[in-house]
Amino acid sequence: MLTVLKETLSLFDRAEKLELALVFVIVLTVATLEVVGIASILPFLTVVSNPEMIHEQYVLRYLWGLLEPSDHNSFLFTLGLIVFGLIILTNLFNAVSHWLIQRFIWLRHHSLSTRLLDRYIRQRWEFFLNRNTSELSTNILSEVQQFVGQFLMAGIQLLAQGLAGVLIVGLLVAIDPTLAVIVSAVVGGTYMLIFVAVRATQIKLGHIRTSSNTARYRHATEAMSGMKDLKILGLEEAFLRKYEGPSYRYSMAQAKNAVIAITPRYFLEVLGFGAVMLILLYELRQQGTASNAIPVVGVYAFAGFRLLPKMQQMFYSGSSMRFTAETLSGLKRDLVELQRSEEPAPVHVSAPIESFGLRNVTFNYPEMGEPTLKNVNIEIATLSSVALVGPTGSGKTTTVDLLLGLLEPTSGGLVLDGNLLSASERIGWRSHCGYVPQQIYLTDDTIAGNIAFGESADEWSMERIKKAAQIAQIDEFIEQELPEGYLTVVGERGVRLSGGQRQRLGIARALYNDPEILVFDEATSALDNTTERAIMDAIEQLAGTKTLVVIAHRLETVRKCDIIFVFEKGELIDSGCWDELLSNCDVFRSMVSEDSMGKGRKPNQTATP
Ligand SMILES: Nc1ncnc2c1ncn2[C@@H]1O[C@H](COP(=O)(O)OP(=O)(O)OP(=O)(O)O)[C@@H](O)[C@H]1O
Repeated sequence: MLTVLKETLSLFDRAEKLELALVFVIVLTVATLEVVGIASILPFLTVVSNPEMIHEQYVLRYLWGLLEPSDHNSFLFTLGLIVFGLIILTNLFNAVSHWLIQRFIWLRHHSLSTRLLDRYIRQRWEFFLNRNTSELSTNILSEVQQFVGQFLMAGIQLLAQGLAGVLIVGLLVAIDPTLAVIVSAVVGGTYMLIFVAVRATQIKLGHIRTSSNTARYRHATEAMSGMKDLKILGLEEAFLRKYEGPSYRYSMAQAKNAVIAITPRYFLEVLGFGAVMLILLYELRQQGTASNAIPVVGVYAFAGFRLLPKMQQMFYSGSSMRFTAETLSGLKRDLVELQRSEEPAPVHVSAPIESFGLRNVTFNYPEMGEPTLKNVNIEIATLSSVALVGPTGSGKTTTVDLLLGLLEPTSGGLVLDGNLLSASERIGWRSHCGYVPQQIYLTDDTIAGNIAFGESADEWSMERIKKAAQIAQIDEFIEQELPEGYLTVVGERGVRLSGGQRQRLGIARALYNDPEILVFDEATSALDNTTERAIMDAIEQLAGTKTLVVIAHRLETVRKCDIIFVFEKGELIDSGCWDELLSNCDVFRSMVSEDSMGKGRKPNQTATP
């Protein structure tokens, strides 16, 4: 229990811990008020059933002296008003505490999910190579909700009900210790027995809930993002079946847990009724007359009326916490432990004056035995255009990711004008780089918003957007063919763009921040030859104004590059201009001859350039 509390507190910052303390104080006040409310019934019922007791009992005698009533009835009326007032106050505090608890819970939903997203996006690039991205989304959107809505809420309820329960039992002990001990032992014992009996089942159900929740999110995401392949291959049924399994297990786990959590209520209602009967008989025997027995039985009945739902709620809360306990460990792992693997804060570095590149770089992907890159040395002169070529899997993309400062070399490093960059400088270096991937990711936003990626309408510069579009040679299309020009919505719900148009938009996006270095990672490989040529023309226009780094499968597209680096099996085996390599490098020569025989060629498609 203490570990759970410690782990939960580790997720909160100082202000949140203070807020939780305030919630605790309010909960304690409500519990105390509730017990005072219950206790106040005793003198009231005593006066109703046996007015003589006013002058015999100390509390009643004191109250009589304090209130100085004219007769018994007005004393009874005043007592009634006090009890009534206490009940109103208790309920008022209950409402306030409800608001404070709900506010605390849902603001934690906000802060924890935001912090989790923050934690994820600050991880090193290697982190994203190993984790399933739909699992990360599930954690942010669903697991945090389960944690606050079920685990945390249940924890606070358990505390609130537990405190009130302990105080009520304390009151009953003060009235009649033997009876209180018997009743608490029977009722509490029943709950404890059931709680222990269902432990293993609930832990198992909780595990099923977590794993099936992640799986159903993953299958839904995969179906939506691979819709084209799914349709063409006719995989509707197969995907549906994949989703159905975890979805069914998730729902059944929820249903079974809900039933387990509510089951003791049925026992306890029967038990509660039996207990009141027993108390009545016991008190009748003890007190002799019904009028003497009524006050105690009344308090017990009222206390039971308050206590039994609390016991049930405590059981329910305990069950919920157990069922969703895995969300706590998952969140702690990602929120607290991932802090250590965050990227360092960027440190600004100036753009290279002469050159940048890799020095003696060896790189191992995590958990891969063999290094992917072995002792690579690359120097790229500023404003030159270079290409990385080589068979598939030879290490071109890995090299580019190292050049972009995304991956951290296992040994060796990124060099800028001859100086080795530190980890923080490597992050700062990225601001000089623009990147155009093979698949351009379009957000559900306007053309302008997609070019000024990440900036909102009041931040972006239309002048820079238009300039970037012009260099990428897509300005005419945007202005003349799109219904609302730069403000036309593209992406999921917007205008569809051809492959070539998407790539140009990607180039415009990369150009928007006016980086000194532009990297094209197979940016034209998915296009037909005509479109590819047109895009390559646009890229070549940039030669001499930007440093260009191009990965291309079709060698013809990089013929004009100043230097071509040839990779094979993770090693840089040669470099030089097209003609030099053609006469000196066997591997390059055979690649060129394969290329010209059409192996790397694709049929002409009808995409718009
Ligand atoms: N995330 C990863 N985890 C482990 N190994 C990886 C990962 N990404 C790439 N590799 C391995 O590293 C090697 C080089 O891959 P890389 O993508 O750099 O090659 P490439 O030359 O760009 O290939 P292609 O032309 O097919 O894109 C390959 O053997 C690949 O299997």
